[in-house]
Amino acid sequence: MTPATDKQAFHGRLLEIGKERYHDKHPFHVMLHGGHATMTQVRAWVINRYYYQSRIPMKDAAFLSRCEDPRMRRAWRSRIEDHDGGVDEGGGIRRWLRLAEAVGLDPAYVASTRGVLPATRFAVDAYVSFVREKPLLEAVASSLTELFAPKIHSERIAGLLEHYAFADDAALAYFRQRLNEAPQDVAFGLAYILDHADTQEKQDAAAAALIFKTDVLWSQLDALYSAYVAPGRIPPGGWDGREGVVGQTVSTEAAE
Ligand SMILES: O=C(O)c1cc(C(=O)O)c2c(n1)C(=O)C(=O)c1cc(C(=O)O)[nH]c1-2
Repeated sequence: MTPATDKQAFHGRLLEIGKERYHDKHPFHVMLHGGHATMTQVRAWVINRYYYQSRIPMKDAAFLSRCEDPRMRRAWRSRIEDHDGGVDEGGGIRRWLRLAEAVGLDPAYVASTRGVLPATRFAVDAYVSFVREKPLLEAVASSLTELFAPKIHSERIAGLLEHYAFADDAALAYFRQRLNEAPQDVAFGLAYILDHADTQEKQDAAAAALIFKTDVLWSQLDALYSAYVAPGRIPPGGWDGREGVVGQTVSTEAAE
């Protein structure tokens, strides 16, 4: 086997992991993108997903703190800027809070992370620890779920626009912006992995890291489904469906 075909086969193996395990197939996403989630379920998703958003730049800062190669740090640091933005404006976190407002939530409540499900915290914190502790190759590989993110972001924009009154360009700005940002991040990460995973052992470790990350994403949706869809058992500390809801400005309440 030539090195080139080996790389190609490995690339195929990574894509196959996404096909089988990415969270676009999770029943919660199917409900959300198909307009079948109630506003309470949409809000629960916004509240919990905020926790993921809030930890992404911390995860990337942990990554940078371990990087000895300045070229790699230069390529990676834009991820933090993408999410945190400037001092006064911009950034994914603030765009996510605009979505929170649009669905009728107090952004200060969402940013407090009160009401985030325990399992969401465990899954997201496990991702941050993974990136902080594992070999760099595995840390990079764990970000490669972003190979599959542009498709889910496009589906989400189309689905939410079609089915929910709150959805407009301002509310969905987060996802549109990710469509610009993610491809360059993932191009770098993928090239790095294809170059550096040059033994079977390293390829196996990178594939396992990608599987771990799909588990991180899937688990968050399992937690949401269990708490807010079926059986609808909200664990202690989980959002009660009322706190942080501001007014009744969202006309899609009819969905409930
Ligand atoms: O909406 C999604 O389904 C989704 C998934 C993922 C992902 O695959 O990890 C990310 C994002 N969005 C995202 O917006 C984002 O900024 C992001 C950063 C990362 C990462 O691992 O560094 N994943 C993701």
